Amino acid sequence: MKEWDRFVRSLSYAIQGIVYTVKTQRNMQIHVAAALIVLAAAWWLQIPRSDVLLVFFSIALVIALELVNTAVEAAVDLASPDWHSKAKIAKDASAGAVLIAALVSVVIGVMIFGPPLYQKMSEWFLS
Ligand SMILES: Nc1ncnc2c1ncn2[C@@H]1O[C@H](COP(=O)(O)OP(=O)(O)OP(=O)(O)O)[C@@H](O)[C@H]1O
Repeated sequence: MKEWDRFVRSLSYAIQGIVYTVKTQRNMQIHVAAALIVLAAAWWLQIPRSDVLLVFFSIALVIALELVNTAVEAAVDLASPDWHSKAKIAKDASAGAVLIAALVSVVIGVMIFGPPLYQKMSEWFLS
């Protein structure tokens, strides 16, 4: 039972971290909004299951890295409230990780959604 309590407690801490990040980080709010729009589009365009998996993975990667970025920012602010070149490297590299994941997700999104979206648009304009 103790093990179970410990598991539930750590799950609750993890959820607190996610809730904090969604509430306070504008970029996270943008990622979550984009993820909801993309998932709705996947349903609307009837994207194949294997492609939806790739979309899920991209969303998870960006959101997970945004959480890590928030953790790095908080830890750096705690350790180095004053300007320091190492603090800058830590924050910039962490933000860079999110940027790379977001850019790759956009490329994946264009490759997956581009053709069916183009087809839908063509149907609309030709009908
Ligand atoms: N203590 C510091 N020492 C050196 N450079 C810093 C420090 N704090 C912030 N910076 C620089 O300022 C940039 C922005 O930092 P900031 O903490 O405002 O992050 P942010 O990306 O604006 O996130 P948020 O607005 O969510 O806090 C960092 O990427 C870094 O280049």
